[in-house]
Amino acid sequence: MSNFGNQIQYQIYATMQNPNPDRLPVIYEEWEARAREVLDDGPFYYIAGGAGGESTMKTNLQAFDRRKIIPRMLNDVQDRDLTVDLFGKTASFPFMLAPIGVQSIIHPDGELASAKASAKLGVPYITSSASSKSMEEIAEVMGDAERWFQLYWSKDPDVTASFVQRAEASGYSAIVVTLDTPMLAWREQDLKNVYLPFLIGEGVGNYFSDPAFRSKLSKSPEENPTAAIMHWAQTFGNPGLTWEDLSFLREHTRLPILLKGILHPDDAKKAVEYGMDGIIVSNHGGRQVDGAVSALDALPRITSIVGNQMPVFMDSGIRRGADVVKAIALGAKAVLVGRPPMYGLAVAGEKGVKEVLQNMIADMDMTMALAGKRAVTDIDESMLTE
Ligand SMILES: Cc1cc2nc3c(=O)[nH]c(=O)nc-3n(C[C@H](O)[C@H](O)[C@H](O)COP(=O)(O)O)c2cc1C
Ligand SMILES: O=C(O)C(=O)c1ccccc1
Repeated sequence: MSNFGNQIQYQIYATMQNPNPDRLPVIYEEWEARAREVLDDGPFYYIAGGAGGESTMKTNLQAFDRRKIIPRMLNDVQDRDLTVDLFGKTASFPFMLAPIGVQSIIHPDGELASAKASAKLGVPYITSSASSKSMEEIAEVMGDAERWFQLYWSKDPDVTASFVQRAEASGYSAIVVTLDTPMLAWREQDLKNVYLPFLIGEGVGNYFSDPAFRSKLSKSPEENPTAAIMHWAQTFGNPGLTWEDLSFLREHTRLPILLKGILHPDDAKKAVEYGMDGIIVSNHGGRQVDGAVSALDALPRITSIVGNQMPVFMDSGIRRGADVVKAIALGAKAVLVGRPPMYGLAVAGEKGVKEVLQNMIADMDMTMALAGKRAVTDIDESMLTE
């Protein structure tokens, strides 16, 4: 039981007598604006941009805005409980860091900074297949803090199997298979800027360190990086995958498997039928199918079909505490946050990620309390207008 929000708020106001001229932002839009100042066009728009005309990216935010909370009074919200159960373990908050690749383009410390910040706060971290550091290096800085591994299912089954085994060996406790990115979408900003980080050897840390990947090259990535990158580009995505292929993963890991990028209720039903352990309702932050439904609008239909057969998580458009409350009210067990901590990373490295997350949790805790709920597990659809 805690008062996380009040404590953070108090700490901030307590600096009133002693203002810090280098204070970090509090407002999401200000973090984004500060990130814009420190990053070049290529990296900034790689993070901030979406697919096509960015209609889905905008819809993600509008869907949150459309739904309104109806606060309840006199419910004793003094001591609150933000914990949630994640596959039998208790997480302190209903938050996770969304898998984000190529963080070296955001800050020189890359994933090591964001993973450390998450570990210190007790927010589970999801390491991307496309991270700039290897999954083992990231695991090492996290100690025994909770971490999951996000799999981009390679065209080369040996690499896929090797990734999953390495994740298991280095202490990751779930596999998140991202299904919405068998290829990168038409991203107008990146095409305009002629910017693709992989082609300059960023975001390939897991591949270049992988024995199965290396065994397919005639020269090592150190001797011939260009050939290694070409091989990566040819094998990274796997548009030929079908539901039947999921059994391959099951044979190679005992960890829970979650499918990320589910938007249709029938696909959620299939995830249950094919024995998956969870799903993440997501449109990849509006970065894949421009014109796709917002993740929040897709969520209630999915949670009503899935019921309690598996946990349903969501991401795409979480910017503030109220967004988290709304997603949980529509049936999400917890949410993943993508861009907000990455702007924190750009502005202030590990400290920035920690600040963004901590403020978002505080905001969420206080919104929950002020709306009349004492525990995350008490949040339900009756809190919302539609
Ligand atoms: C720069 C960037 C890189 C990303 N890389 C990955 C990735 O490697 N794997 C993945 O599953 N999702 C990736 N995503 C998608 C996020 O996991 C998440 O779905 C999305 O950012 C959520 O939307 P939000 O940014 O609005 O919170 C990436 C997103 C961004 C912004
Ligand atoms: O940019 C992305 O959204 C993404 O998912 C990705 C895909 C491949 C490598 C790195 C990130």
